[in-house]
Amino acid sequence: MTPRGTRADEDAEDLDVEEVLALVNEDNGHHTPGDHVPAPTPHTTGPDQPDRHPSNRHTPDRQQPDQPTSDRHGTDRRGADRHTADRSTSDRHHKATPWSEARELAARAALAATRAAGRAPVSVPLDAALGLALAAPLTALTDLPSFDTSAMDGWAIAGPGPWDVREEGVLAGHAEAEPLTDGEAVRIATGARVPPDTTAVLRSEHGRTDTKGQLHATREVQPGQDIRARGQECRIGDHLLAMGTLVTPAVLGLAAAAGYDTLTAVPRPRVEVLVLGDELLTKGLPHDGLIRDALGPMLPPWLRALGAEVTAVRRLGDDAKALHKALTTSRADLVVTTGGTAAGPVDHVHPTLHRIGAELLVDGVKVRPGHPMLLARLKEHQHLVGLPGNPLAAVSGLLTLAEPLLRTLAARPAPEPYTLPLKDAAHGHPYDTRLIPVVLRGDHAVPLHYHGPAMLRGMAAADAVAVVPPGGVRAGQEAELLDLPWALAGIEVCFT
Ligand SMILES: Nc1nc2c(c(=O)[nH]1)N[C@H]1C(S)=C(S)[C@@H](COP(=O)(O)OP(=O)(O)OC[C@H]3O[C@@H](n4cnc5c(N)ncnc54)[C@H](O)[C@@H]3O)O[C@H]1N2
Ligand code: MOO
Repeated sequence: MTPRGTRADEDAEDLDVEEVLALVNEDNGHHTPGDHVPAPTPHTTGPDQPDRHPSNRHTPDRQQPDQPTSDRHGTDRRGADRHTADRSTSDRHHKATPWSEARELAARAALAATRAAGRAPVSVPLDAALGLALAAPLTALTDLPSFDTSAMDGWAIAGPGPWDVREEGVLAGHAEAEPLTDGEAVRIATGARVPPDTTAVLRSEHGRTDTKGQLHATREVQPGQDIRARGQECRIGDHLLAMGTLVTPAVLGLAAAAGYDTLTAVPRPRVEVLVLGDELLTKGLPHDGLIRDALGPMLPPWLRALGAEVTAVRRLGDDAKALHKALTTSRADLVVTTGGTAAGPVDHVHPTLHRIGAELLVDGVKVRPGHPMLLARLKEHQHLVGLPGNPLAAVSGLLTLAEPLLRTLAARPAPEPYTLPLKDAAHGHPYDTRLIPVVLRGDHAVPLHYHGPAMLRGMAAADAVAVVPPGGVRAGQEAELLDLPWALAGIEVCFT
């Protein structure tokens, strides 16, 4: 946690947005997410609010309270990205990794872990396979259809009409019928096996029976019409889907139709969540300096949506010993910690990583919010993502480090990058990438307010996150967007 008064250099933008929030609340809170919030006269200026201070736009030399001098002058001092965990805070600022590079490093770390551990494919019942990647190609175990079948309700007919209609009623379901002879017809239902020697199916709306009971076609019937021939979709052994295909509801349907009970899939990466902080309550109202844990409820479903199996969520308080024990005994593929990433007196993540000899692959990212996030290799095939405690900063860490890492471990395809014009300007940080929640409206993305590092109000209303490069994005200008996992797929699809 952050002891009161120890962080004189806290990101000024946070205070600024909090002030706006206070003003809006006085205004009875009638603002929708896209609304413009009345501007207060802040005593501080933050990098995401320069619209209130137009002269501050694109002023890279302006002093930022949390920017080290080297960053301000754009010096790339990343150097080697592997190092142990005992560096000072200011050193960390210098070594912060650019945002896109951090994402690539996370994906590469997962690839290396996968190669090292040779994650064995698993056999998974269909009802547990949604969201997994196929670890083997899907080949047809049967012809599809597996017999000649009627595509319509009507009559199976043989030869030219008129036809004598068999008395035996309607063919439906799986019953096997006697072969038809020329000039003969039998009532048939959609999906029923057509009798041998059927030449076509005549739809019920295209046939009439005369007074003698003979069937006549009211329009021309082509041979083979409305018969789905055996093997029309595939033959036994045909390659249906490639290895690596994401198991969607449609894939489940196809697999079942093609005769599968289980699928061979890449196992979900196992993730353990360690929530740090003595100040956190798990129920009730905040009181006496204690606050509700927002990350414990948010992270497990989000991680599951990213393809993970969450094996445990443990609340460790600010206890270095407990953290040490948790890290040295965990059997997860990925440990996600929340809080404790900064250099405060009770921030135990770095010292503990140092103590256990973990290798820091990313130690700070040039992104706002969330810049103290980190990625460490605990063992050859085990990683740790340290999410900052501020809730939106934690989301930023999820999108930046956890998403590419889990996606790669789960062998899921990378989402196609896309851009949309922003409806309103989004003000960039002078040197870092900024992630801003947006809603998608028509062919525009509308930036949301309440995106201070400690706030989830904007994110909770968002469909996606806009990637705002240093310097910002003008109204109407395109920005890269990252979809939130539930925005396109829907809650049911992505969280089961
Ligand atoms: N001297 C410095 N102080 C800080 C820096 C810095 O560079 N130098 N960076 C600031 C930034 S940016 C962030 S982000 C935070 C990161 O802090 P930690 O990861 O160490 O997290 P904590 O200090 O434990 O908590 C920060 C904040 O978040 C609240 N929190 C923590 N966990 C939860 C949770 N599960 N649910 C809701 N809220 C949570 C916590 O109470 C604090 O308010 O550090 C800045 N400081
Ligand atoms: O304030 Mo911190 O930018 O990473 O949330």
